Amino acid sequence: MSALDLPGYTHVYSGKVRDLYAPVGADGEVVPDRLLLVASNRLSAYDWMMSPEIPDKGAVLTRLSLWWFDQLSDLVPNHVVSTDVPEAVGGRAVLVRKLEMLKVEAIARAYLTGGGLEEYREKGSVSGVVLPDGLVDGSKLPEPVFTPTTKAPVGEHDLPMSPAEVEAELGADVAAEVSRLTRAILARGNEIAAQRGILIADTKVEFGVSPDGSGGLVLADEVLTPDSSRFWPAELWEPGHPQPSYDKQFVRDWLTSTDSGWDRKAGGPPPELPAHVVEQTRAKYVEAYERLTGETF
Ligand SMILES: Nc1ncnc(-c2cnn(Cc3cccc(F)c3)c2)c1Cl
Repeated sequence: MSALDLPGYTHVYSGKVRDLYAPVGADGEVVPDRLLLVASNRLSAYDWMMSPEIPDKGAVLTRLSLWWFDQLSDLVPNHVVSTDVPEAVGGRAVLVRKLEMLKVEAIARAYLTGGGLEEYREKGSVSGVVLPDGLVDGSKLPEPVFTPTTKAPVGEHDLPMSPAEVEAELGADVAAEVSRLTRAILARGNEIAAQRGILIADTKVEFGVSPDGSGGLVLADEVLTPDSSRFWPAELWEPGHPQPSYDKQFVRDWLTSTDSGWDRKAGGPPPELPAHVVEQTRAKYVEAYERLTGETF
């Protein structure tokens, strides 16, 4: 995947599905306090990059994230500066304030699944929080639990952080505030989403602080999107087994069906997605956006 050549910007970094650029001033110098976050149409599933891309995925998730930033503006300030971005990435990029990012992946869980369920099955707790007995895959937790991890280097896995490790990294006061805000963001997200037929099982947010040390925590990165969170269709929720993904289930079902001819355990890359799977997946992203925001994409 090659980065775009964006006039007035220089490519900084590419993640699996997003790219980061820095604006360049008229003098050719990088503008120090701004970044351009670009959401691609790339889709990752089963830790593989799918092909082809999903049309409009980047634009839908960008608009959804911007909507959530606005919904959450009473809880926490955010890094958004402008959506006045180069035409080549119009609608799927945001100009943001460049922050000093905290070295903690701020994850909160409202429903138990994935790595949190594994830890619960081993210890009866998750991230140091003792949970009730008898919870199963998909159980709703009494209240959202903060389950932070490290920000592992590219290609390595993020590792769970104990409360003590988070305090060592952030200090006790900032650690407590990150935990409080992350849980409040997920709780607010589910208050809104549940009314619209979507359950947000868990989410990862990122906080930063101003480089000059002024002000407090700023919500950065993306927020409450199907890429940073597990979205489940509420009407299919049934604890006791893995829940269907709101947005990725068509891809998963096709890849694990005989139609794809793919053997995930063999270790090779998945085949190209057929057009109908691409179209159905695009439709789910648009549906999630329109249900949550009440706006037409
Ligand atoms: N406001 C900010 N200030 C400083 N750094 C960041 C920052 C760095 N990395 N990321 C994650 C990421 C976002 C998009 C595309 C990627 F490739 C990676 C976010 C932000 Cl959002």
